[in-house]
Amino acid sequence: MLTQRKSMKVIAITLSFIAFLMASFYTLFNNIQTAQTTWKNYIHLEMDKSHYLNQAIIISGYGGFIHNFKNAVIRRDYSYLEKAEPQIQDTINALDRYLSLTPEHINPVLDIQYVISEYQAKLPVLKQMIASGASVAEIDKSVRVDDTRAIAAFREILHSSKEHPLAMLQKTEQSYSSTTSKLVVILNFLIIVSSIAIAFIYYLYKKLAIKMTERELIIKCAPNAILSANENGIITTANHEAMKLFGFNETGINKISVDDLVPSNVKSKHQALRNEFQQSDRIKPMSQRNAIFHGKKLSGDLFPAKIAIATYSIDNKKHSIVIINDLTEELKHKNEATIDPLTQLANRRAINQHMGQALAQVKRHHIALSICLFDIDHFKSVNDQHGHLAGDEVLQQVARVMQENIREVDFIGRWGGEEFIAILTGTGKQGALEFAEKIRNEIKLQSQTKRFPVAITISAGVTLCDGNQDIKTALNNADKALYRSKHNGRNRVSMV
Ligand SMILES: Nc1nc2c(ncn2[C@@H]2O[C@H](COP(=O)(O)OP(=O)(O)OP(=O)(O)O)[C@@H](O)[C@H]2O)c(=O)[nH]1
Repeated sequence: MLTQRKSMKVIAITLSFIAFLMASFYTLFNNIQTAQTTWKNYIHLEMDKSHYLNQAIIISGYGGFIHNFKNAVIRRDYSYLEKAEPQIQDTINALDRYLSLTPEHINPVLDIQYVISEYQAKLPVLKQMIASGASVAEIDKSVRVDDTRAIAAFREILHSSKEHPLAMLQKTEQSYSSTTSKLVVILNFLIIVSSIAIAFIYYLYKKLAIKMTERELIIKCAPNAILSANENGIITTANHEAMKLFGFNETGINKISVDDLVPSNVKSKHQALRNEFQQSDRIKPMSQRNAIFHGKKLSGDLFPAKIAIATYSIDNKKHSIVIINDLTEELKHKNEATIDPLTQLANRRAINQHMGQALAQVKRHHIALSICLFDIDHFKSVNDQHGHLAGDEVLQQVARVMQENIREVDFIGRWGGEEFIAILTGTGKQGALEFAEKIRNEIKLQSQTKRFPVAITISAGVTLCDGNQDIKTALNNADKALYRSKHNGRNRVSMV
């Protein structure tokens, strides 16, 4: 659980880091796009500026208004002035537009415009002098304009127009190369972090795969039957032992409900309990402690079982794991160790065990406890005259009569041979005598019916135990009482 939480933390940090790198990458990419747009706008601006400047140079220069103005002077020809007049206005307009794009060039532009306006001002004079027939020298003297200022201004503009794009290019190149190196660093980081993340995820995947395989093998090899069921109680997986125990086949398990695996009389109760159990968020295994439940095979056969259940949630859906321990063999061995096979009563080992517990109870709770020892009279002659099988039958019938006449709290067993014992918890002297007498009488009466192969009698010895006695003393006393009955003629009850 701890490793899982740690892994989640590492994955979260790695993903955050990748997200951060991606965000940086995105920001840089945006910067590049902005720089591209800026550069594009700049180029357009420079092209416009260059266009208006060239226009101004062309309209004013060779073939332009100065050329026509000078021709009008030299040739004293009117027609040149008709061309020069609109060209002056066009030059002024081109310079205005250029100035709107490059306000920093106001001084040289104003210088040029000043010179052009001088030409403009001289036009009426030139017209008049040509009309009056003045000589070329006279006209030239009157309309001459000094171009020096305009020429210097043009030079200044052309020079700075070349310098500015160069500086801009340099700046852009620097910004591009710094962005590119940042991008390379981030890209490298991204590759490294992604590689680490992939390696880590692969490591987790491998660990998970090992764990899954381990768990799969544990479930597969477990000596217990293990089932898993979904929120509706439908079985989703079953290990080999479960298949064998319940008689499932590989294909049909996902049609079987766990409610089908309990005895029919508790099916609805089981369903309700299962729903209740699944409502709560219990993820710890829950076992039924000492209680013995019964499971039902697909064949309908019941078997004693110990069951443990655990529930867990995935995507808000409750699933459960059921572990079933088949107790058939265990109980069989337990029975064999404590039950007398002929009479099906408790054997000597179980009697001693019960006796120990009963004496401890007497000591702790100060209650009465009586022991009755029964012995069939002249049993040897039953065997001798009617055979051992008849003797066995007599023993079985005596056991039945005793079983039919005891209370739930009483305990009976076959002490050995033709001797039986009854341990009566909470029964005092009088009660024990009455009980022994009742058994003696019942056996005598019933043995005279067809249920017994031969009529018999029994003798009994009764003793009252106190909490300070050990098993041996208590049994000795019962034996003494029994001896007294035998000694006094059999078919009777005595007390010590
Ligand atoms: N058929 C059969 N006989 C048994 C079994 N266990 C012991 N016996 C016989 O029970 C007889 C007991 O005989 P005894 O101890 O002499 O006692 P008894 O003949 O009953 O005489 P009393 O007890 O003195 O009345 C023996 O013959 C044993 O072989 C048994 O499981 N089956």
